[in-house]
This record gives sequence, structure tokens and C-alpha cells, in this order.
Amino acid sequence: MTSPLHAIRASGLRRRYGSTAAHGFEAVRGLDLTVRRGELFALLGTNGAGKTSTMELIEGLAQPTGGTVTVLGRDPYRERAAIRPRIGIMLQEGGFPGDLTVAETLRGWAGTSTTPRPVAEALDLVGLADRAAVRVKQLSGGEKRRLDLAVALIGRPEVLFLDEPTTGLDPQARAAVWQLVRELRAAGTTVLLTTHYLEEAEELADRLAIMQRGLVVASGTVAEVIADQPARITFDLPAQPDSPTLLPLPEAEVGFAGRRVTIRTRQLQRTLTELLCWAEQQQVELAGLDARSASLEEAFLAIAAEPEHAAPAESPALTGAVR
Ligand SMILES: Nc1ncnc2c1ncn2[C@@H]1O[C@H](COP(=O)(O)OP(=O)(O)OP(=O)(O)O)[C@@H](O)[C@H]1O
Repeated sequence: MTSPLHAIRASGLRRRYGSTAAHGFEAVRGLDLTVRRGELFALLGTNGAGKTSTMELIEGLAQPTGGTVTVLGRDPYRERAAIRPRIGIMLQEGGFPGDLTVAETLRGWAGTSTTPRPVAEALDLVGLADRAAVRVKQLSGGEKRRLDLAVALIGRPEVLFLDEPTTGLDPQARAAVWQLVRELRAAGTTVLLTTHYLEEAEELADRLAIMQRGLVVASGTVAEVIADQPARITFDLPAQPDSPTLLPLPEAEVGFAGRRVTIRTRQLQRTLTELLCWAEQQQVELAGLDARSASLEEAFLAIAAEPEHAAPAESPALTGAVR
């Protein structure tokens, strides 16, 4: 049963391309994921991790070869007619006919929805109001992306799927899309987003999952995903030290490059306190002292570098539940 609190629930989801085990490829290998209503959830992963394959299953565009998925309590593939009017999909390539104008394209899509937004409102939301009469084939790459987004929004979706929504956008257009996504979320829209821009996930996501080889290998809030990674302290010593064991920090990994010291620790507060006490006692100035938690990028790279994760049942945090 899907709770009314859950917009999306996937359990043991599998997708195999090709019909035989010998020649096929399993891109999604038993994935569990829960997205709450009103939440913005980001699905991250390296190229080929299985994000798009997973999104297509959740969107009802393909049938799983194993496991189950529900969107708003229904099977998105078998009950597509019931679910389609309640979701909005922004694909990586919209592929709309090039000879239609922007407004004609949107009018066509509005006709498939029971309660569409006015075309002018959708154009305004994505900053294409002045391109309404332009043919789709004449749009720039970034403008096409914004048209894809307008099409996804035209039916006032309860659940919005955004597959790399800001790829190809300039920084100003990206910031505008982020603002729009925040407003949609504030108005109660559930959003499932894939992105390669980790700052996009950091900016927008309530929770996120990192996929690798068809599985979720880490999930939670940004802070929770980062918490597993060591923090970093850097500074310059006044002179190159004689011995790397100079610093009495048993909990930490200390690296030297000339006068530059980099300390990696899972106990940032304790290590920093010990370091500052040592510097005080030794009367050493720690020039350019910088202490910071791992970034999402560091966490992502560390997770991506791990050897292949084991069978689905052994993977951590597969439910997408907060750890
Ligand atoms: N139609 C297909 N037939 C066979 N293999 C496929 C097919 N579509 C995708 N794959 C494979 O499935 C794996 C997952 O692809 P998918 O597009 O889901 O990954 P992704 O995480 O979205 O990647 P990217 O970030 O590059 O978009 C890849 O190894 C890909 O080559």
C-alpha cells in the first residue's frame, strides 16, 4: 500500500534491456526509493548509473522487468490513463515538431490536460513569453530546454519529473529555473529531478539518492550524505616540518606538501580543538587556517570511486529513508 504521504514508491525495481540474460543488460537492479508528497528529491549518479532508466519506469514510459512502482498510489505503466494527467514530464530531449511555433506546441499539449494553465502563463513561467511566435526549430538549445519545461508544467502537475532540467542553460537561465522549481515546490508540487550539477542538488533537494550501477548506494538529506565523508582542515606552517609526526592528532590523517598541511578527519570539532591547543602550546601560527565539512561533490566522488556495490539487499539506505 502506498501511504498518502508518499508520492512515489519503488520497491525492488528492475529494468533489463534485451530479452535474454546472456545478451541483455540490467540497468536497474532492484532499486528501492520513496519520495514523499511535496518533497523535492534529486537522483544523482555517474553516466550510465541508471537514472534515466529509473525515471522512465516511474513515469510509466516503460514496464519494469521486476519489482513494483507506484505514483500517487497507482501503477504508472498499467494505469497510465489515470496517472498521466496528474504528472508532468520534462524529458532530456523533448523532440517537438520543428515547424510548429512555441505557442502552437504548448496549445497542443494543453489540449491533453483537463485543467491546463493558459499558454501565456506557462510561457511566462519559463521566460519564453517573447518567443511565442517563433518556430521550435529556430529556438536556441537553452530556449528548447525551457520549452520542454513549459510543456511539463502546462497541466499543473502534482508530480513533476525533471531529467537534467538545466543542462545547456546559461547561469542566469539556470538560476531562473531554480527559482521556478522552488516556487512550484512551495506550492506543493512533488519534484523528482536528475542532475549532474551537484550544486543544483545542494540548492534544491530536500533529499537525494546517489545511484551507481543500477542501485541506490547512498541517500538522505545533503547533510546526511556528506556526514559519512571526512572533513578537511588546511593551513600553512611557518616552515617545512622536519617530521610528519610533528602533529599529535591520532584521529586524523595528516598530509604535508612543503609548508602546506592538509588534515582529513571524521571528528572535525575534536581534531580542530587538538590542533589549536597544539598551536597555542607550540606558539605556531597556522596561516590561512580553513576547516570545512566535505562537500556533496567530495561525497559523490568518494562514493563513485568505491568498488561495485554488492547485491541489492546489502546496499545501505535503499528505502530512501532518512538515515
Ligand atoms: N535501450 C537500451 N539498450 C541497452 N542498454 C541501454 C539502453 N538504454 C540505456 N542502456 C544502458 O543502461 C545503462 C543506464 O543508462 P541510463 O541512461 O539509465 O543512465 P543515466 O544514469 O541516465 O546516464 P546519463 O547520466 O549518462 O544520462 C547504461 O549502461 C546504458 O548504456
